[in-house]
Amino acid sequence: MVVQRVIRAVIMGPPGSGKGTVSGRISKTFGLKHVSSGDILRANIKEQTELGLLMKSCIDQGQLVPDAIMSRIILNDLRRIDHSGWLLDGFPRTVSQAEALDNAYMIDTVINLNVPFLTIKERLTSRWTHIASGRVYNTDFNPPKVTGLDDVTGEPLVQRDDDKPETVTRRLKGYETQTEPVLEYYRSKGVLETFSGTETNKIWPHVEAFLHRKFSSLSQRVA
Ligand SMILES: Nc1nc2c(ncn2[C@@H]2O[C@H](COP(=O)(O)OP(=O)(O)O)[C@@H](O)[C@H]2O)c(=O)[nH]1
Ligand SMILES: Nc1ncnc2c1ncn2[C@@H]1O[C@H](COP(=O)(O)OP(=O)(O)O)[C@@H](O)[C@H]1O
Repeated sequence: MVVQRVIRAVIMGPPGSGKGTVSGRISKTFGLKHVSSGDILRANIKEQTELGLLMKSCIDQGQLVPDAIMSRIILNDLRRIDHSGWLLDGFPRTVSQAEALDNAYMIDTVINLNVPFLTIKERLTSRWTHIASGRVYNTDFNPPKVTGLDDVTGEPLVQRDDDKPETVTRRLKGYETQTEPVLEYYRSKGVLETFSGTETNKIWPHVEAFLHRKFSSLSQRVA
């Protein structure tokens, strides 16, 4: 008997590499629950929770939220949904976060989107976000049906404060120093799968084919 086993995956890549966009496609195609650290933090800011108020200036300046806080939020969230498979987007972003995750769960695969920084800078200045759902649009790539409004709810879209050019530069620098070591961490564990390119629509078929193979091999192993 082939038993569908719970899949635990991580998606990585610099800010603006298309993690949110690809995660949406993965959760639709493979049924994994999309857990986005950025969406969780922005929901806290929108609802003006104590955590949201504390973290807002950190995020607006393009700096990382402290490891201990971030790890606690995400691990609490995962504990609640652990009966279903999940895809983590935006976490872990430091080696310390990766170790905290490793102490709690075994990760099946890490998808790494390798997109040049120049491509990213162009994209982020035209990113529009529906904060409540985390849906993202882009004035060239996937514009909303009605300019400035979310396709599903009709609510207004906003430009994130941290998508300003100078903040994007700071986030990319932070990615190089703090997050690239996490790629090495997962590479040495043999779970890193890198997809390179400048267009999500060209990268996606490779990610999809890889995950189909991964899902069937993991299901067979428990058969
Ligand atoms: N021009 C262009 N924009 C893209 C492409 N893929 C994603 N985007 C847009 O680029 C921005 C960043 O993508 P997002 O999925 O939010 O990246 P994340 O920051 O890694 O989660 C969003 O506005 C997307 O709509 C692409 O292939 N071409
Ligand atoms: N794992 C994390 N550790 C620390 N800070 C985080 C983490 N995830 C998100 N943040 C904070 O939230 C901001 C936005 O994150 P995110 O939405 O994932 O950005 P992007 O999708 O553009 O990479 C980050 O710049 C950082 O300040």
